[in-house]
Amino acid sequence: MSVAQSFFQQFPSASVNTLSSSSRSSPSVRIYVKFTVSCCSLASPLTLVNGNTDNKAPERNEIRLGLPSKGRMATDTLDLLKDCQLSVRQVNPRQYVAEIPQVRDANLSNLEVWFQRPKDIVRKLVSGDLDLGIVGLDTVSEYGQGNEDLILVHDALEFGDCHLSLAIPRYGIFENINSMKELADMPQWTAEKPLRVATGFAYLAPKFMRENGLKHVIFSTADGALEAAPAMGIADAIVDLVSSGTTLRENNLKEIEGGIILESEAVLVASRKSLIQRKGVLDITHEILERLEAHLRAVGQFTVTANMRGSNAEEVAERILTQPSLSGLQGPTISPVFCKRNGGVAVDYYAIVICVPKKALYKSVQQLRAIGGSGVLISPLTYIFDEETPRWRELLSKLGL
Ligand SMILES: Nc1ncnc2c1ncn2[C@@H]1O[C@H](COP(=O)(O)OP(=O)(O)OP(=O)(O)O)[C@@H](O)[C@H]1O
Ligand SMILES: O=P(O)(O)OC[C@H]1O[C@H](OP(=O)(O)OP(=O)(O)O)[C@H](O)[C@@H]1O
Ligand SMILES: [Mg+2]
Repeated sequence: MSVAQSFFQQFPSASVNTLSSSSRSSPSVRIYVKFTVSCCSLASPLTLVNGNTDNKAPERNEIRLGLPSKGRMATDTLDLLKDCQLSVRQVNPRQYVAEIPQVRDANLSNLEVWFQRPKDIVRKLVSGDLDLGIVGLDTVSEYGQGNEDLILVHDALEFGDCHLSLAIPRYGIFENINSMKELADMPQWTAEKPLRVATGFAYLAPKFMRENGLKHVIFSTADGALEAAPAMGIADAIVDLVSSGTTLRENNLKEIEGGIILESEAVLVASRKSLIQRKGVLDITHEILERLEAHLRAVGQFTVTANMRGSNAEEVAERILTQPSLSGLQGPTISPVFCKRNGGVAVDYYAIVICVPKKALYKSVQQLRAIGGSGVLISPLTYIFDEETPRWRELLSKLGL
């Protein structure tokens, strides 16, 4: 009897799966523990919930926005809010409630910021202890588990980009395996010797494997450095987040065709119940969404102004519109430049204003010069407010409003 088996004998309903690796590449013995304890030594059964223990929406007047308290999303989230004139004031990093001073007297005066771990933000949205949150889509998908109360208000906040992916070793029996289909078709995986996958995504990873027809799979978990698991002989494959791909490469692992489970970036997520039932949440969400959209639309855009000789505004407009990079958001704004002449005023030049994406900036300048533009001024844009944001309309329709 193994050490693990004798240890788990103490628990009547725990099951232990011991897999000998004698027929595997590594000579060490690996133990897999499927541990389910349905009763324990406490007098009454213990129920753990994350968030409030009632089933009712908690009574409160404040509207709560959950932000990541630590980890790689924390700073980027605060930076984004700052760029939207929503700077969060946290007196010290260990204080988990904060405020947004700029909005004290505005529409958002009722808004409280709570710092939480990303997974707890999702759990607390579900339990009704938070109304809004900013986290990665991977966290929403993993801990929200398709819960219909979670609504994506903004699905692309343009930071925290990564993807959740399955990766296998480049070497050994996987050397020539390059797709999920090839992995599923490998004869090695049987009920007795399943494919061993290490992951922190205990919901998404099994769902993905099932959807890909992999029947014989066993999962193990760890809190970090999962990429070491195959080389340590603990797992055959891993499911983890990838952004630059460096960690996979450095650990001799590869992604395979069809192995991407989810593309992720930061999102603004809300509780449907809060949006519908809690007074003020919908208005606050509208305002935050407008600010986010206006800022994100402006990122990477420049205002370009230039002077151009011409006989009238239409003639200048025609010349500008022959150039593909100069059409701006809705078309160029053209105004006459008045100068003194012979005791009166005359118009020889027109000032043009257009918005240009950062990547087309130099090409735009070249095109402007080619059609007679001079005195080209370039300044970054802070906000672009459109008439109405499409995401707001989408949100109302998701809510049936
Ligand atoms: N390369 C990456 N690895 C992990 N997460 C990433 C990566 N790139 C972007 N992210 C996003 O950041 C989130 C990770 O946040 P988390 O708070 O876990 O940060 P962390 O720095 O990994 O902290 P820890 O792992 O110590 O809890 C993910 O949920 C994901 O949305
Ligand atoms: O593709 P890359 O840019 O290499 O990033 C991917 C790695 O980053 C994350 O780990 P993290 O740095 O959060 O360390 P952890 O495993 O301790 O959480 C993730 O779990 C991967 O291991
Ligand atoms: Mg991490």
